Amino acid sequence: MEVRSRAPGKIILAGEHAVVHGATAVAAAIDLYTHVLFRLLPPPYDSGDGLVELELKDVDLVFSWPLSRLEQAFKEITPLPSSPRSCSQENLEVLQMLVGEKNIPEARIELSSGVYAFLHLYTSIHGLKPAKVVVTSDLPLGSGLGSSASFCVSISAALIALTDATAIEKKTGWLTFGDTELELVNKWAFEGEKIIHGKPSGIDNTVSTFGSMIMFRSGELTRIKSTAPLKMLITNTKVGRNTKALVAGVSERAFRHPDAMQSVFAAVDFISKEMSTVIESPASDDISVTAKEEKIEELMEMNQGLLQCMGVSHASIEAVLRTTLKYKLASKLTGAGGGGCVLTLLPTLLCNTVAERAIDELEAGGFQCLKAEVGGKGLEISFE
Ligand SMILES: Nc1ncnc2c1ncn2[C@@H]1O[C@H](COP(=O)(O)OP(=O)(O)OP(=O)(O)O)[C@@H](O)[C@H]1O
Ligand SMILES: C[C@@](O)(CCO)CC(=O)[O-]
Ligand SMILES: [Mg+2]
Repeated sequence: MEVRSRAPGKIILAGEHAVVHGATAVAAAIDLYTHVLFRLLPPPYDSGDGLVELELKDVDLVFSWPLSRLEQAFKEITPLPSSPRSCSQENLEVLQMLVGEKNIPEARIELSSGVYAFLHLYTSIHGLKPAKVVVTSDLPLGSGLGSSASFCVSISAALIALTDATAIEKKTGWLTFGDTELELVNKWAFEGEKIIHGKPSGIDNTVSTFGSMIMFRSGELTRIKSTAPLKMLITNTKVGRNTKALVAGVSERAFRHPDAMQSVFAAVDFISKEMSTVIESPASDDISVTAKEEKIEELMEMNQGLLQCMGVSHASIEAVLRTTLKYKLASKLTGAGGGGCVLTLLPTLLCNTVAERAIDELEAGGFQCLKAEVGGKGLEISFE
């Protein structure tokens, strides 16, 4: 039995970090995906041991665990695909031991948390069955484009697709789950994100699961629809960072300065709400489209200023902002910051040569520019 899944990455147009503290944020899926191939293998014929194998193609690593090792390490494994559950502290310690035995080089140790998330999802959904899972991604890892969420969503979806918890008709081509299955996948993916991020808001896994553009607050999503296409340039500073550490840093700052930081989060809440109103406002001609884009640009700049207040900007992000500003383009970091990716709005009437000159200058500075379609598809699966 075999299934494939793909789940998109995302950009956050407004509200990252503040959303962890209850503010509204606006996010959209992008057309860069994490792909998973999941094959359930038949149980071994003899009394020999089967394996669970995980191949992470992007980082050129393959892990495998004999089922007997997993059975011995966990006190109890009761697969319950329909009941998403958190990883207990006790099981997290077991995961740390199992992954620790694989001797991941120190320089790549941040990959461990993704492997913990995989093992938690696998054993909770399928228990002890031999299987092979292969993961590849179009997304740069750990760069603010939601690689961890699309990893968790695509893995959860592939695992769920081969259980009785779904009643999907196995037609040809890429298929979408029904709402009940999407909700279930989203909940499992959130449990995976908790292992990778510590304290996620759930926005990244939600937009990766459901796609499109969403306004998100305290676990609730509202779909929004742009009345004019939004063209965004994504610049990867290539400065590595870790979302868990950045989220924890903002919480520590909020603990030290509760009143000031609550005001910052409240200001972001207004920015995100206004951003979604502007995105949905009618724009039928060049004048109204330009007015709308100017408002979005101003809101992006205001949000960037508040992200600086939260302490999550970075010299590399500031360098991208200075370059794009030379071309009168507005930018903000996207995702957790601290390096990673920067978003720049490319206005509809911007002449191509200006955009090209800005991209050339960014790339000459060692940054990597990506163009992505915004607000597209969410999770899909295929049985072919
Ligand atoms: N394709 C993949 N292969 C292996 N591990 C992955 C993959 N995608 C994500 N991960 C895991 O997710 C981690 C990166 O997650 P992190 O939350 O720090 O960054 P991000 O999700 O790309 O950015 P953001 O959370 O700001 O959107 C990696 O270190 C790894 O553990
Ligand atoms: C930084 C953050 O707000 C977004 C990361 O893409 C964290 C989260 O919401 O889980
Ligand atoms: Mg992440």
